[in-house]
Amino acid sequence: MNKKHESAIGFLGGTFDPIHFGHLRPALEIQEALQLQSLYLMPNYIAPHKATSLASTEQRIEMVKLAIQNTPSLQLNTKELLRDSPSYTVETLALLRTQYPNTPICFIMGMDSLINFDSWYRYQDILKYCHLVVSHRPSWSPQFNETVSTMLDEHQTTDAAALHSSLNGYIYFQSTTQLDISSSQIRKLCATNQGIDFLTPHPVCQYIKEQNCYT
Ligand SMILES: Nc1ncnc2c1ncn2[C@@H]1O[C@H](COP(=O)(O)OP(=O)(O)OP(=O)(O)O)[C@@H](O)[C@H]1O
Ligand SMILES: O=C(O)c1ccc[n+]([C@@H]2O[C@H](COP(=O)([O-])O)[C@@H](O)[C@H]2O)c1
Repeated sequence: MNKKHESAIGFLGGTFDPIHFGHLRPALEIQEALQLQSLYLMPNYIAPHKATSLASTEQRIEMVKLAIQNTPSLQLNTKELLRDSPSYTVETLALLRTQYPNTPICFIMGMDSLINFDSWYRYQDILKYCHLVVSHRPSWSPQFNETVSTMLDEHQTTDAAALHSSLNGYIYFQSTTQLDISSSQIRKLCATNQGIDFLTPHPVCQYIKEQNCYT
């Protein structure tokens, strides 16, 4: 590997309303497979494309903390909470690039996010700041519109080393354990008084119950 930079770091952005094993297991597998020096879970403040979260920002953060409390390789990043405006990823990445001028940045997302990527604010600029690492997600087959297909033609790599040797510009698919879990499923189960055990770590289940986050 022709390495010119520090090893890459990863950010998994999300609303995390609530965080669940479908976020955590792929994040950990990506961190290990790509040997990322750190992997940050980065809750957004105001989700650009979603209705207001049901849990408060404080509750979403607390649930991330509880989920990763015994997993030192996953960390919380609160960068997006400092801006009182929609958490546009391109703006966050510009700030992160200033903070990490010489470190490749991998922005991690599930397949559903990539499929809709051309609806993101200034999506054309995002690869100027980072690589995209995409994990498959059950129920989301990799079928892309013309814009996303063209982006893949121009930027996709199957060489993981490229994510460390360049600061930005590649799209890489990482296979991870497929977990058909979503935050909306958890919210629905809570709303109908059904259990959520084994969908998210036990301390998160307890917290949701204690705080009545979704009932
Ligand atoms: N089960 C999963 N497998 C792989 N990636 C996932 C999974 N769940 C979420 N992700 C990815 O994690 C990121 C954050 O997801 P988010 O916080 O919106 O959770 P969600 O489960 O998709 O929420 P909701 O059901 O409310 O839409 C997105 O890029 C999403 O694609
Ligand atoms: O920048 C955008 O326009 C944009 C649009 C949709 C989603 N995102 C980001 O993508 C991540 C996953 O989003 P979500 O809605 O699936 O939780 C999270 O960090 C969002 O802030 C960003």
